[in-house]
Amino acid sequence: MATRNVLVINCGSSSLKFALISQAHPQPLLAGQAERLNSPETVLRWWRGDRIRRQRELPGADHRIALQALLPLVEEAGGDRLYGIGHRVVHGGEQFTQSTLIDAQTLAAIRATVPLAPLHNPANLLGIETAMQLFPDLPQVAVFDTAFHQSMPEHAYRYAIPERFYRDHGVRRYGFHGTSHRYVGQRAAEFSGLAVGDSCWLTAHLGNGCSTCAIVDGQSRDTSMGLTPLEGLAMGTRSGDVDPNLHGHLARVLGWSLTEIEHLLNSESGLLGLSGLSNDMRSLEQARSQGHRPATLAIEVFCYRLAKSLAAMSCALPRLDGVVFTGGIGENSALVRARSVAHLPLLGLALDEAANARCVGGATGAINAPGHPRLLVIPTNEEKQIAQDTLALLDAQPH
Ligand SMILES: Nc1ncnc2c1ncn2[C@@H]1O[C@H](COP(=O)(O)OP(=O)(O)O)[C@@H](O)[C@H]1O
Ligand SMILES: CC(=O)OP(=O)(O)O
Ligand SMILES: [Mg+2]
Repeated sequence: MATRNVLVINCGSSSLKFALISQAHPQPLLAGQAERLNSPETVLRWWRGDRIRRQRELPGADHRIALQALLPLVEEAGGDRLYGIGHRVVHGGEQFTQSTLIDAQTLAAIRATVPLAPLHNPANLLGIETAMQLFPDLPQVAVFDTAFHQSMPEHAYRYAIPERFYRDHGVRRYGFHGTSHRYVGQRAAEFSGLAVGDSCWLTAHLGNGCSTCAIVDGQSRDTSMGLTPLEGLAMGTRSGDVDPNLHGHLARVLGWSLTEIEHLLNSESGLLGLSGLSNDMRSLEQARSQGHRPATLAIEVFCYRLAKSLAAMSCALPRLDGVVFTGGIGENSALVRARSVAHLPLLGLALDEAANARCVGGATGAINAPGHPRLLVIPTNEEKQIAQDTLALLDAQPH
């Protein structure tokens, strides 16, 4: 069978990440991102199999211009064998329990979910519509962050508020980062010589957005994000859980509008808000090493909240086969792993410090002390999972 390549597109509010993935190669043929879209500083960065980074200024480019600028790169890297396009879609509501071929009905359903993910879904839609115009003959597939979590039991996904808000307005916990949790859960089982369908994991996806998940026999049973990607852990710029009365308190005491409060909690809080310095864990670790107290506190809050969330998620497991760290922070920060595991002796967790220090920069490995439950570092690869889903769906279509 001829090699089939899949273009993966992940449109964020201000960025467009992409990868050209071939069945025949372990590494992407092309990968990169356009950052700071719709600003004078827009820049397109990409690399091919040789890993040499290249970049091109694209001042003022929007998603469409960025996608157009990508076309020649994709063609050059193997776009002549393009089989389909896979899109990350953050919110799929209750309608999508798995990845789906995009047609008019799917598009309408994604559009109907915009009120539940105003920061993410409009950008995802823009990416799909632009790709449909630029590649009218190629099938397109939506891979939803929420789909993996549709297996949560009702006691995990319902909020303790009157039923009509769920029934009439879809107010429930959906969960996000499902593609990443699913991928690392499967990899954890493979790495440990266990069957995916008979293994129990706690996974921590720690990137700019952060969430934990309880996975039983390959299915999500609970996760820390909820109606929107604001619930749960402290994140780069998001507060995670706060007292729900904080909204009313800020409105009454400071006279703040909803827009101002949402901006505070989504964009000015988390690591950035606590440290007053940065949303980036690397910068905070450096500041901590120089004795910067707010940066030190931000890291402590991040780790304690992560540990609390993992302990809470353990309620969904019949047993624990291991804890998995992933995402930019999970894959690289030995400090965050050590500080959070230190809060969890009651789960029996203990680190091997040397293994923890070694497992950085994209390495896969076990970092637990001998005789203690597995602690694994597993690099996530949402693009690969999206490409696999796209290929599987397209192969299953009648030809
Ligand atoms: N070597 C490192 N040490 C500590 N944190 C790191 C390191 N490398 C990356 N990170 C952190 O990973 C986070 C970004 O994670 P990533 O998964 O790339 O984010 P995104 O959600 O945007 O894909 C940032 O906080 C960054 O500082
Ligand atoms: C859903 C979500 O939080 O996504 P990201 O981590 O890409 O912001
Ligand atoms: Mg990432």
